[in-house]
Amino acid sequence: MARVRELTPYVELDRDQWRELRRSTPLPLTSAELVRLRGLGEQVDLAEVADVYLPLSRLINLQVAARQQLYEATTTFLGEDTQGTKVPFVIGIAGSVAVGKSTTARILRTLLARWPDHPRVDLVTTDGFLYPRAELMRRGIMHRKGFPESYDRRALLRFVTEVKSGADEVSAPVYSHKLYDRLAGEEHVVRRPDILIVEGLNVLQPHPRLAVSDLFDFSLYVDAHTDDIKQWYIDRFLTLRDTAFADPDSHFHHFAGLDDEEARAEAEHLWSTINEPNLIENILPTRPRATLVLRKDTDHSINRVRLRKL
Ligand SMILES: Nc1ncnc2c1ncn2[C@@H]1O[C@H](COP(=O)(O)OP(=O)(O)O)[C@@H](O)[C@H]1O
Ligand SMILES: CC(C)(COP(=O)(O)O)[C@@H](O)C(=O)NCCC(=O)O
Repeated sequence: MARVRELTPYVELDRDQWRELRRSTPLPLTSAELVRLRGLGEQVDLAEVADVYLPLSRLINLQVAARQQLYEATTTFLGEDTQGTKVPFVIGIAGSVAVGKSTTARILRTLLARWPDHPRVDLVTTDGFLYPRAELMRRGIMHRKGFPESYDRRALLRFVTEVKSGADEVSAPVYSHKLYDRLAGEEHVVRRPDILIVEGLNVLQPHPRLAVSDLFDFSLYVDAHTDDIKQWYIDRFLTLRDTAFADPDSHFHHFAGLDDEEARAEAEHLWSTINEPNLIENILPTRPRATLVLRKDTDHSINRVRLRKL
């Protein structure tokens, strides 16, 4: 008896199938540039940029043009004269702590900015929208950093709405990992980008009212096995102990003197009490909503891609 094919909005592709979809998109990046974009512990090389990120850059380039036409359909319907007005295309990037979202976001930003039709690409991380430390303390949720309730959701929604509405300048608050707090007096000003990338743990969270994810034109989920991400988190913690934490101004300076065993135990504790529960309870459940899922293997390489076609 013929098997009934299950209906699904997704298409699963392995790296070889996905690589073909690059077509003739040129590689506009050198290895020296890539090294500067790569975060702590990340392994991505130029072959992965060519195989994985160039097809993605091509897909998004096609969708930017299509999305603009869709906006024009609505303005035509409304009888508005918005000839030539471009609406920024907004991309959300979600995934666990330590999965490598920031590296993905920086590579994508660089590649997208090299297309002549959308050279202005800006990138904002949602850590700036975490409530300041004093407010987290007041609410008694310092140990819930990165959970949905630790963010000023409405400020983030307002920020993206203003950017999409074509405001000349919109400011985002800036976070410091060193201080473990929002940087007072600093802001990131976004000036009419063609594309805005919003990267953060919980950007794909739905909400009974409007959520920031409702304003995304494309979304990406960076995925890996939880055990692998845990290992990457611990390895990174050990590297940070010898680098960033060595700075006496670092919030984590007291970890700088830990030996390997103590540091590993501390990282495991942070992982199992904060980052893993957040991944399981809040982040993973948003994965089905992403337009594209990039799946990483234990060695960090991306070998499978899932695209939402419908
Ligand atoms: N305590 C820390 N001190 C300095 N940098 C940090 C610290 N924790 C994380 N980072 C850096 O912040 C960036 C974001 O980290 P994270 O939120 O875990 O997301 P991801 O690893 O998915 O990019 C990474 O480049 C990481 O190296
Ligand atoms: C700052 C973060 C919440 C990530 O913020 P994002 O930009 O993803 O919204 C996270 O990197 C973090 O510091 N979590 C706290 C727990 C820990 O230190 O591992």
